[in-house]
Amino acid sequence: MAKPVSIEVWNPNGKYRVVSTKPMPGTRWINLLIEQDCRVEICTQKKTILSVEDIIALIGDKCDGVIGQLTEDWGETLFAALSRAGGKAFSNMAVGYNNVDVNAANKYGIAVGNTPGVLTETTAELAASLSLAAARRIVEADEFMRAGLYDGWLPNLFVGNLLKGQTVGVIGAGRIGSAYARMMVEGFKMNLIYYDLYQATRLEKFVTAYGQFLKANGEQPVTWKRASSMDEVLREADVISLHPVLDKTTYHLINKERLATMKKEAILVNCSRGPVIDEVALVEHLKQNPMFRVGLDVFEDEPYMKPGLSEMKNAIVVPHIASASKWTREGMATLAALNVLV
Ligand SMILES: NC(=O)c1ccc[n+]([C@@H]2O[C@H](COP(=O)([O-])OP(=O)(O)OC[C@H]3O[C@@H](n4cnc5c(N)ncnc54)[C@H](O)[C@@H]3O)[C@@H](O)[C@H]2O)c1
Ligand SMILES: O=C(O)[C@H](O)CO
Repeated sequence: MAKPVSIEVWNPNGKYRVVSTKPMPGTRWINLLIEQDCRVEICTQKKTILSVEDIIALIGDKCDGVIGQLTEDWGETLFAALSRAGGKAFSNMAVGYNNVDVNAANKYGIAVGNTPGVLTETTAELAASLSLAAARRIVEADEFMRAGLYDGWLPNLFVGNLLKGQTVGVIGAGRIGSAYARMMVEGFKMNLIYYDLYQATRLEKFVTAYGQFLKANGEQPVTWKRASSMDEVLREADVISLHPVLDKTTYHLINKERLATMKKEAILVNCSRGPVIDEVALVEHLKQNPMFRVGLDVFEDEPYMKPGLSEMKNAIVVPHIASASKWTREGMATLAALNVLV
């Protein structure tokens, strides 16, 4: 049995007991729960990733709903425990829910919620930031300055890629993929090629209208193409950003063979889920192709990186912060609370 976990309690006499496995930003989410007569218990344990046993201890004998995190394994064991405690709702504070076994939740009659929409632009902005940072070698250049190595302007110093007029490829043109595509097309006048199981009609209309606007102003119009396969995107694009859900169809979508089809100087960005890329194959590809660059927010075995990745100068790595803006994180917490209330 896990040791008792430390908690902070709000509204101790509330009728319904709602547990949040982590403190979340802002107070709006707490107030919403209190207004609906909930006793709110927040786990304050100094341990980033809670185990299934820790969460069972938090659920206890009576629990009406839980707000959990993407680092937790919400499968049969936890839904059974929540059901035994009388629980009716589980809310994942994330849009991605690959850590949640929805069939197990259904089996126990527990409703599952996630937090889409409020993180779309924030996540797309990080993907755009990684694209720019990789194209212009910002992290390498910053390290160079701080190491005191700069001794004057040189024609060949940190030469990178110009984005204007190049092709941006998006794999998974849903909410975030489409928002990222719009930023890159409108902001940097890139042409778009995308692959998704469904047609991104609004995105296509946007690029068409923007192309017409540019043409009317005497500029080269931007173009779009819906690729018939993912491989077409990999072959043709200069910057490729991954935004699909993680499921069986997208696991190791980017593997050794597919990396080999990409341009030698391409940029690959991943703000979806780590296992979409075979990270071992990626490290090898980065070693063999020093002009190929990546920007990664997510990793196959989070929080770890595969051996060799942290030494690669052509990789920019950040710790799963794509949705980390104040507005968005408070919005995610608010949505997460609303999910357990409905
Ligand atoms: N790094 C982060 O912090 C962060 C933040 C937000 C979301 N995410 C990840 O991004 C994902 C996408 O979020 P969203 O809100 O845009 O979701 P969404 O459902 O709007 O978009 C996902 C898209 O992927 C497409 N897709 C599914 N399978 C595919 C396949 N095999 N090939 C190509 N496309 C496929 C879907 O058709 C859909 O258009 C989430 O599931 C989550 O895992 C990560
Ligand atoms: O899926 C999500 O929402 C992210 O990974 C965290 O914001």
